[in-house]
Amino acid sequence: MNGMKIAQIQSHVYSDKMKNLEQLDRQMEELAWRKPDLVMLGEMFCCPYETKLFPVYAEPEGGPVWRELSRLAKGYGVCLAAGSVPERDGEGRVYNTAYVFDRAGRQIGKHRKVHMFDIQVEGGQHFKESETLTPGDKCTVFDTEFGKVGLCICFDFRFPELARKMVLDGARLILVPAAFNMTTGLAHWELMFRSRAVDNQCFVAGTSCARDREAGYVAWGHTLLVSPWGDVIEEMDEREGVMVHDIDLSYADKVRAELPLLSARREEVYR
Ligand SMILES: NC(=O)CCC(=O)C(=O)O
Repeated sequence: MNGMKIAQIQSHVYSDKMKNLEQLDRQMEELAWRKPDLVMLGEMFCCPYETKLFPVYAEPEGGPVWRELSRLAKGYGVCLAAGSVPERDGEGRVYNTAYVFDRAGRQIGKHRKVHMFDIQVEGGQHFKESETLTPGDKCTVFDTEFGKVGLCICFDFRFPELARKMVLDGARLILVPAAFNMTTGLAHWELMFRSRAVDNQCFVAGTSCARDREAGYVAWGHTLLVSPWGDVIEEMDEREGVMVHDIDLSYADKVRAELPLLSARREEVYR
């Protein structure tokens, strides 16, 4: 199936983990009449984005948050790309992990953020995910009823090699739960999404949490959806909200046929 209706929810993050899930249940109920096929959330949508809190909020795969997300996907009969959450493994390591569930509530995708967001911009944003998080080591593309979909988390999308690999592995849509900030948001957010979309001739969906000026980390917001031609289909502002769009993934095939960038690559020259 090439056609799909994608809903992106830009929500407020409460410090009460369960309150975020209750909010999500309400949002999905309100969305139900629009019949989305896929609902997507932002990075760390149920944990304030602070390094010291990741281990506190972390749960294993299959834990209470995971079970509730699976239940919501099944209950509303949608594919749920559930932003990202802190995940604890059996050895006590914590990851920034994105889970995706199908309409039956089965996990069909999982990505552990590969590139740690460790930056220090003079007079601007400082952050060090690696203080408490362990990086994943895989490029993620998974099968869905809409074909192959790529998945990575925020800072991962700054690395063109990762997006290129997802596309060479068959992705026509890349999902990016994210949370840019007030230093890099205006400068790079839209530019990055449009660049990845144009280079890879695929749809890209970047979903952020809403801006909260009281939070330790102030998110840029601006959830957006970009076409394989590089057009911004829609971009939100910084406030809470939802956007819903019908997209046809075969448009990526059309753009790739008309402007054959992927097939015209000269790997032997780049090596
Ligand atoms: N949560 C993140 O990975 C933030 C990435 C970011 O803001 C950037 O500029 O890159």
